[in-house]
Amino acid sequence: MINNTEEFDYEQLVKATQSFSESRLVGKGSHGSVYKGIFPQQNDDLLLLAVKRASFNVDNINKLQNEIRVLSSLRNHHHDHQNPHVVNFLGTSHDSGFKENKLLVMEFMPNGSLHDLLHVSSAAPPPPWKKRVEIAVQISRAVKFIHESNPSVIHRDIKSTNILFDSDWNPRLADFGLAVSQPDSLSQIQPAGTIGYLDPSYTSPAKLSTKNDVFSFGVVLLEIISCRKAIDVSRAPSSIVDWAMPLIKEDRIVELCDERVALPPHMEVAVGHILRVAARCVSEEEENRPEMAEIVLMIDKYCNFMERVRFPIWTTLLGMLVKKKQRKSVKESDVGGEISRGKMILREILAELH
Ligand SMILES: Nc1ncnc2c1ncn2[C@@H]1O[C@H](COP(=O)(O)OP(=O)(O)OP(=O)(O)O)[C@@H](O)[C@H]1O
Repeated sequence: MINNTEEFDYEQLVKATQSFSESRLVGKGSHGSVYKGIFPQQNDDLLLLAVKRASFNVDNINKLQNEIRVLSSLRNHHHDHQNPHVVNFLGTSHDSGFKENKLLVMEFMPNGSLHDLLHVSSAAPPPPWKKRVEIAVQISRAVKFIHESNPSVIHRDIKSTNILFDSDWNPRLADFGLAVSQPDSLSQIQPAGTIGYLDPSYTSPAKLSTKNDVFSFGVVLLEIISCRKAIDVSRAPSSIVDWAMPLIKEDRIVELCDERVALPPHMEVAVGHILRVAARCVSEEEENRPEMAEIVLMIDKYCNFMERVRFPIWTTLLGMLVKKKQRKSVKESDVGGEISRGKMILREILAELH
């Protein structure tokens, strides 16, 4: 065991992936390939692994080492009672002395990526609005978690292909190949990321900050709600940000929503709110973008509030009105009191949000 993670025997991983066979290849990334590994455990259960191997060149091997270092530092800050919505790091291959034999072992995510869910029609039916809000909340928590870890981690490649679903269909932030943790010699790290998600103001090493991730997260929020790709050359404007910003400013919320799934009227306020948060995240000026902690508060609190208030207050009201009819003895002021309590909570929360 190293840093609470397991060291896997290299030969066992070779066996688990059938010698990195094509049939076990899950996908190829810019610096390596991921294979599905089937690993027998002592209790006869089978553990499904995702085993990442660098493509053979020094640069790619260094990127994999970096990913291992970052994931292992995050794992040390991960409290068991919380799900940080970061891909579960399980360990590495035992150090054989050959750098190129270094493997990254993660929990296997069997349900594909957010990109597949949104854009590949054969993958699954388009997600309902409640699920989209949940994904937004959970990923915002993941990004806050990495930013607030010690050392703080900046992901630099937040995008829908790097958000994977676990066996319970919970989203997890993955692919820390470009991630930077704060004690790194920041001045030497050249800007990197993916076009469409990349913060336009991140133009030099000195501009590296958590706000770069906030921008990319804002693009993902727009993508979740609209189901438009970050860049779609078949449309004008091709950039999701350029398309969405004027519509959000004019409050044309319904036009921004994925039309394949009808937006229930009770979700309109929550979705409009998420879109306004997204607009702040993709502001051109970095200082206008909120920090992730604020974003989590804004999305989480508001969306929880919608869940809590929509039912309790109105069901209470309904219940009271029914009782009133039955007993004809409920005083008007009781119902009025309940309504004004509901209005007061709503006012308090809205005041905090604006
Ligand atoms: N833990 C995992 N479980 C299942 N599949 C995974 C896991 N991690 C990565 N993958 C899949 O493996 C493939 C390669 O992933 P990787 O993170 O190396 O690169 P990428 O995100 O596709 O590309 P890039 O590195 O260019 O951003 C992708 O299809 C990804 O969805």
